[in-house]
Amino acid sequence: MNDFTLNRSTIPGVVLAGGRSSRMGRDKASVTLGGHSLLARVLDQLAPQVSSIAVNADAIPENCSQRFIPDIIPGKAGPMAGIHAAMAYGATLGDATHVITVSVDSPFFPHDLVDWLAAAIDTPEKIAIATSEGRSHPVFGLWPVALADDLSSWIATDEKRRVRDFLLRHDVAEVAFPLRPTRASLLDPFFNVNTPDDLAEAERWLKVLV
Ligand SMILES: Nc1nc2c(ncn2[C@@H]2O[C@H](COP(=O)(O)OP(=O)(O)OP(=O)(O)O)[C@@H](O)[C@H]2O)c(=O)[nH]1
Ligand SMILES: [Mg+2]
Repeated sequence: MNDFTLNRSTIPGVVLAGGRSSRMGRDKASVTLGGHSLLARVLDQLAPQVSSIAVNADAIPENCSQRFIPDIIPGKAGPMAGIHAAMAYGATLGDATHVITVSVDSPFFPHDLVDWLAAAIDTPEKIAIATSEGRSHPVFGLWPVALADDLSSWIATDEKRRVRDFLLRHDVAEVAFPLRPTRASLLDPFFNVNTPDDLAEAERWLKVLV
């Protein structure tokens, strides 16, 4: 039997806001939805769930007044580079075993994301990842900060750098989240805004949220 309990009061949060935003055509962090930037929305949603908050990208996003942590691995190496920066940041805090990452382009993620993921951690080495409708969303993960060096060597040697391939090497709990009721149909809370069309769809969801 495992006797490890994650200390829920010391979980730092990192918003992954790097990448190329090639499908959007401009930086997704500063794109506005209902008059607020995606970055501001995601920060508001995450702040009450974590002990401290930081924004990560390869370069500082526009109008970012939060603590900024840059990618340590250069060259827009993908989401795993952001997750690596988050782990390394968490490790510097001294009191955190795990760090939560969320994606800047998913403005409707659950208010109880961290509680649910934290409940699935029963060893210090375990990773917890969100899923919905049978699909995993590994950028929404609770990661052991002690894996920073392992992840850094994996990024240096793995050509494709797929999050899923990294997860195969570790002990992972997948946590299924329900769809969110709205005044229209059910919304996948991990709906992500990659394109201008997705942004228009997000505006429609915003109007029917309850
Ligand atoms: N720190 C960091 N985050 C990244 C990097 N690449 C992607 N991300 C983040 O990973 C998450 C998922 O990114 P995607 O939507 O798949 O890709 P994207 O690069 O933002 O956009 P596209 O160019 O349209 O694919 C988002 O939160 C991005 O901000 C990177 O090189 N560094
Ligand atoms: Mg995306």
